[in-house]
Amino acid sequence: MKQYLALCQRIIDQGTWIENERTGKRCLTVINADLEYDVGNNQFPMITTRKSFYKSAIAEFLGYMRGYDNAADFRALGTKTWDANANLNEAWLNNPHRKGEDDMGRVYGVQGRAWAKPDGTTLDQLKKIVENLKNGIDDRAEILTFYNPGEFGMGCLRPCMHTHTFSLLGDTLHLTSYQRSCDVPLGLNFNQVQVFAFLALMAQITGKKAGKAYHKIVNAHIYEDQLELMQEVQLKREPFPSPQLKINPKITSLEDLETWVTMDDFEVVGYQCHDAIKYPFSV
Ligand SMILES: Nc1nc(=O)c2c([nH]1)NC[C@@H]1CN(c3ccc(C(=O)N[C@@H](CCC(=O)O)C(=O)O)cc3)CN21
Ligand SMILES: O=c1ccn([C@H]2C[C@H](O)[C@@H](COP(=O)(O)O)O2)c(=O)[nH]1
Repeated sequence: MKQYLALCQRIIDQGTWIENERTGKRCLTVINADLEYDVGNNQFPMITTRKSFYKSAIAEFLGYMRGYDNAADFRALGTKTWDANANLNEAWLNNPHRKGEDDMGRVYGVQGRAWAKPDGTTLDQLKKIVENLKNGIDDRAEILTFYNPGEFGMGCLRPCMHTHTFSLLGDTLHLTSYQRSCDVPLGLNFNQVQVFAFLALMAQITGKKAGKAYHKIVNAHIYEDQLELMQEVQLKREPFPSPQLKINPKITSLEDLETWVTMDDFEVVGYQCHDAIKYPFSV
């Protein structure tokens, strides 16, 4: 939690104002942030200086692991995070590849589970990683990437947290996640939870011990209309100790994650937090 607040403070102290054409807003921006989460000791990085909503974050990531491409499927899992990007983004609404209401196009999970190969077949990146790790194999390229520049024009948004690399040291599994762009007040709350939960879930379904998750961010920003709330409200609060994430131990395979898992299989224990803060969301 301290590393999150330190990053917010660094953006305020050292950030540069950058115009963002897509949203029409200015962002106070720094380049390069390294965050680290202790998944092995279950130090769940849920933000405590405001009320956070971990279930939407996990639902969103589970949707990626399932290869979803439709905001309605995400809603059914328990998150509305894709509604705006699927249905309100002007450029996407006019894109001939959009298949209708709620379609997100070839983003995130589609690339992760069904990367289009030149021969017309698809490649399941996640399945290969799970199979290798289960068999104790780390080929030094256990990489899941959602970043497919050739298909950016076929999706509503380029992926932000775009690449996840797993590493096995003995029977301990580590994760390094890369993010190109980060809305620190809103998106990072979710992304921290997602990186942590992804490693915890992958360790559980491959029978490994969870180790550390390393979260590497390039462009970390606060939108101009979020700054006052961050500076005058959130940063004036004292953090509480980290809670713990409990995952149903009956989840033991990728198939379990694809078929019956719901948000009821996740629980947070010991979460103490300050009041909610409603940060503006930019589309
Ligand atoms: N500008 C922007 N920031 C983002 O963080 C972001 C995007 N766009 N577009 C794609 C996804 C969608 N994500 C989102 C979308 C909404 C919330 C949000 O509204 N969070 C609220 C309430 C969450 C809830 O009620 O479940 C929050 O207070 O955290 C967070 C992340 C992260 N991403
Ligand atoms: O997981 C996510 C997804 C999105 N974001 C934020 C980062 C930016 O503020 C916008 C995306 O805009 P781009 O112009 O494509 O960079 O969404 C996030 O923080 N986390």
